[in-house]
This record gives sequence, C-alpha cells and structure tokens, in this order.
Amino acid sequence: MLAEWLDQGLEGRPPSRAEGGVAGGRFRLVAPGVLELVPDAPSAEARACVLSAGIHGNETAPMELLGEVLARLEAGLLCLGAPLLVILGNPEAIRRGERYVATNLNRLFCRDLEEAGDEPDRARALMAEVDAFYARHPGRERLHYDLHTAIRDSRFPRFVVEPFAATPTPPEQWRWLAAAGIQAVLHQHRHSWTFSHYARHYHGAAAFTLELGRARPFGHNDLTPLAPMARLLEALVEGRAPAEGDPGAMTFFRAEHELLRHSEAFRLCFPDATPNFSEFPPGTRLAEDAVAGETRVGATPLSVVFPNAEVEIGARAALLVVPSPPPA
Ligand SMILES: O=C(O)CCC(=O)N[C@@H](CCC(=O)O)C(=O)O
Ligand SMILES: [Zn+2]
Repeated sequence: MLAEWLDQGLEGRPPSRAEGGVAGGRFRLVAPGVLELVPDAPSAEARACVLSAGIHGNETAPMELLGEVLARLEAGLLCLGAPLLVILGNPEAIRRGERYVATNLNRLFCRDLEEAGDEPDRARALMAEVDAFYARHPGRERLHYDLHTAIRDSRFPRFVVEPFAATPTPPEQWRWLAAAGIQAVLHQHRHSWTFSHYARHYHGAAAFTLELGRARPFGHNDLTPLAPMARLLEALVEGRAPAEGDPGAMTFFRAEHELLRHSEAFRLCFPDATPNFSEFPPGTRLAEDAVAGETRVGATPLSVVFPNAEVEIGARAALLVVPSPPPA
C-alpha cells in the first residue's frame, strides 16, 4: 500500500486504503499526496521528520528514492521509530512531468501568501499540514528534508541549500549529510520562502533543500549514488542515530547575491550547459537585463548556482555564491 501510494498519487487515483499498519506503527493519508506515519513507540532521539519530494514535478529521483524507503518499510525490512510526514509536493505538475503548472510552488511558502491559484492553494495546504504535524509532536526535535534534483550538471552533483536563519543548524546535521554523500553546502543569505525555509523559519526545524543529482524522467534515474542518502532516510524513519561522516569532506559556500530577472529581455551571458558552482573571474559579464542593465563579477570571483534565464519575471535567475568556512 505505501509504495503503491506514490503511484496512485501520481496517477490521480484514490488510494486503495487510507490507513493501515506497518512494522512498528500505523499510517494514514491525511490529505492528497500527504501521508502520516505514527510509531507505536518512538525512540527518545527520533526527530519529527517531514520528507518531501515532487515540489517540482519533473524532479523524479527523490520520489523514486522515497518510494524505495517506503517499500522497505512496508516489506518489514524497516521498523517505524519516528513520526513522519511524507509529502508529494505538486501532484498535477508530477503527472505532467513539468517543473510547475502555473507558478513555481517553491517560492510560495509564506504565511502572508495572498495569491490565488492551484499552486498557491497547494502551498497553503502543505503549510497547514506541516503546522499540524509538528503540533502533534510537541517537544520533539524537528527535521525537514525537501528533496530535489537540479536542472543542470554540477561540480558537486549532490548538495544542500541551508535556508537563511538567525540560529545555527544543529552540528550533527553536517556529520549526517557528509555520511550521506552530500558534497557541498550552500548557505542562503536571506529569506527565500522555499518549503525548507518554511520549516526552518516558522518551526525551528533542521531543514534543507537537498539537490540529489540532475532531473531526469521517471525510469531514467540511477539511484546508486544515492544509496548513502537512502541509509540516512532509513535511520530517520527508524528513529535511530544515522551514520556520521567528516563535514570537512564537504565544500561550503554562502550566497552573496541573487540575480533576478526583471524583464522579458533578460539573458545570461554564459552557455546554458554551464554546471552549477562554475566560477567566474572578476570583470566577467554574467547577465544583461533591459531594466537592471548588466551584471558583472566584482573584485571577488563568483560561482553560479541554479542559472535559469527562463524563470518568471521578478524571480531568481541565479544565485551568485562564494566559498565560506565550514561551521564551527
Ligand atoms: O537546477 C535548478 O536551477 C533548480 C533546482 C531547484 O529546484 N532548486 C530549488 C532550490 C531551493 C532553495 O533555494 O532552497 C529551487 O529553485 O526551488
Ligand atoms: Zn527543485
């Protein structure tokens, strides 16, 4: 039923069963594409975990990865030991195999959201589910991993975005992520209203956007490099201590500047295929825009992450980032 839940969600079919048992606990469908799992006896160290995928409908590897973890739970190979909320972010975009339908869902996770439309409605529904889930588990440490894949290749194929926050990320996260094969960390310099930022900002969760390779259609993903990440997710599901690695093996960056698209006549001045984290020397012209003029690299070299000239007007067309020391 659990692994089937993903397929049914994608096909728009109602699930065969809305609740039931798994080893160590129970599951119930709390909303379309939102599954809650409640352990009979959570371990003291278990986090209240939100695991989401498909916020962008064409990013399929994370959905396959979560499907595998749920299948192992259903087969009795894992025993539920932590409260979990598993989310398929944008079911209609997933069915269409597109990043989004009308607007980018991952810019809408703000309690002041006033926009109307299917994606704003979905953002409001997901924010309410996350609020209710964490409220059902008071006193427990909170975690949210929002799983994505990137449009382009990357110098670091597996990296995380750490949302902007006033307080530091719990240090064990760096050890867990290093052991899970994450190669780089990008610290956001300002509020970004993404799903992971929502959990961090409003709920104090240890939260990240995880970029797990490159976006490919269903059936074309090689999940082999994600095996260590699967082990981390399984440890979270079982409520046991995940494997720890050396955070020094990861490369840390911080965002310095957000490049916005201000007009129809916006273009990036480097090839579309430029991999994430490519570095440009001082003086390089990076973008031209009819409203904002040209953007050039200043005195310090800048690396480009998530370049995309096709974003909606007013949206982020790239993050410009610099190396940063690892957290103390
Ligand atoms: O590859 C790209 O250009 C986009 C990949 C993606 O969807 N990234 C997330 C990052 C969210 C964050 O900044 O935390 C996004 O753009 O929504
Ligand atoms: Zn994405």
